[in-house]
Order: sequence, then C-alpha cells, then structure tokens
Amino acid sequence: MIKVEHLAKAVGEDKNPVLKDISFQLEEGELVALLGGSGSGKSTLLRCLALREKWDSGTFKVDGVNILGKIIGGKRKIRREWAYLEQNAELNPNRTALKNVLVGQSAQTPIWRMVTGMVRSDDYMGAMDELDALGLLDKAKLKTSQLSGGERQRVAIARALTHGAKVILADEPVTGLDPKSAEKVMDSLRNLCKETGLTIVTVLPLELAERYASRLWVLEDGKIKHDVKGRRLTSQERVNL
Ligand SMILES: Nc1ncnc2c1ncn2[C@@H]1O[C@H](COP(=O)(O)OP(=O)(O)OP(=O)(O)O)[C@@H](O)[C@H]1O
Repeated sequence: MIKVEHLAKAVGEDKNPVLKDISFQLEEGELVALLGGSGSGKSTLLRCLALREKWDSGTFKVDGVNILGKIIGGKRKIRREWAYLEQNAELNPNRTALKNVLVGQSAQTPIWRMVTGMVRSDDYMGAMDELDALGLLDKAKLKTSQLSGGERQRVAIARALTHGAKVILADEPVTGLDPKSAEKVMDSLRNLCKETGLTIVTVLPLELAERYASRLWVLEDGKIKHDVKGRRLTSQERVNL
C-alpha cells in the first residue's frame, strides 16, 4: 500500500508552488490516470514519486516503510522496485528488443553487464516471458530502431518488469502513437495490473484514461481535486481539462 500525505513541491527559481497538498492512498493493482490542464503538475508529481525531485514537505509510506525517513533502505526500495518511464523511452537503437530488456536501466543493472552485454539463462527466459506477455515475442530479435513507437514503449515496459518493477510511473506512454498502438499498450498495462498486481500511475489523454484506468485523478491548484473510481468524469469535473 502506498500512502502519501501533504506532498508539497515548488519549482524553479521563483519557487512556483506547483504541488501544494497532495494526499492519497493506493492499493496494489490500481491503474491511475493523472489528468489536469497543462502545467497543473502531472509530470512534477510523477517525478516526486519516482524520487527524481526532492520533496519540500510531506510523508511517503510504502508497505509501512517510511521512504523519506533517515533509514537509507526506504529510498533504495523505490529505486529498485519502481520504474519511471519518461515520455520517450530511452532504448539503445542498435540493440535488439531482447538485449534492451536484459541490460536495462543503469540503476538496476550491474555495470559489467551493461558493458559486456552478458546475461544468465534465467534472465533470458524472464525477459522472453515479459516480451511475450506484451505481445512482442516475434520482435525480440529485431533492433529497437526497427520497431514502431508503441512497440518501443512496450519494450521499455518489459524492461521495467524484468527488473522487478512493482510500480510503474509513466509520463504520457502513448503520446504520439496511432490509436491502435496506443490501445495495444493500454491493453497490456491493464492486463498486467489485473493479473500481476502491478500498480501504475500514468499521464493519459482523457478518452483513454476513462476507458482503461481504474481510477482518475484530476490535478488542479496543486491538489487532487477529483479522485474518481469506476465511472467517467462528470462535465463539471472535466471543465478545466
Ligand atoms: N525545473 C523547472 N523549473 C521551472 N519551472 C518548472 C520546472 N519544472 C516544471 N516547471 C513548471 O511547473 C509547472 C508544472 O509543470 P509540469 O511539467 O509538472 O506540468 P504538467 O501538468 O505535466 O504539464 P503538461 O501537461 O503541459 O506536460 C509548469 O508551469 C512548469 O513550467
């Protein structure tokens, strides 16, 4: 269980208070869509949760562990078990999809493995399983430069899962994709949440958010103004989107 209370974050030289008071509780397997007008703080919130930004204030607990406390283990837990996918997934274009999955993000991969590209056979099987689950088995041996945008996004997701991600924070994972590819990515994500208990917080266009997310958060004035489960937004709730 993830519990955030009173997260605040001001950005830039003029200390613009983008996040003023963010509080929520999240259970395993939820797929949360972050909505809000341009500049409402969606990316800033994801970056704070990924510990890419220092929090000004607030408490952050995961399974009872105080993440921002003095014990180092809390932050390490997030770095090991959570994956942050930026808008354009960084993959090595000259390596195959499989190699990109195997020799993943620097924080999670031993340096010798990144340099040599060497892998163990159980890692190989694990990576093939994730590629299969994301509908990419037949693309495993292609270089990622030969894949479509949606396929590359799914490789990035497979990489996060292979490296043990329990939570994925994804900033606009389907932006720039054609509608069919976007649906494929969202289908994969929704299935993973349902079947494996993966938790996702992601920025999505409203139409896809309402179709695929189990929960909708509307950010406004530095707060989660609406927190909606199991239904679409009302016209009043979507007025500033
Ligand atoms: N490093 C920074 N320095 C100065 N201002 C920043 C910085 N990061 C974000 N901001 C500002 O904070 C506000 C929130 O930005 P953020 O990227 O979180 O919004 P967003 O909701 O993701 O926006 P969009 O939907 O347009 O991507 C914006 O006004 C942005 O200009």
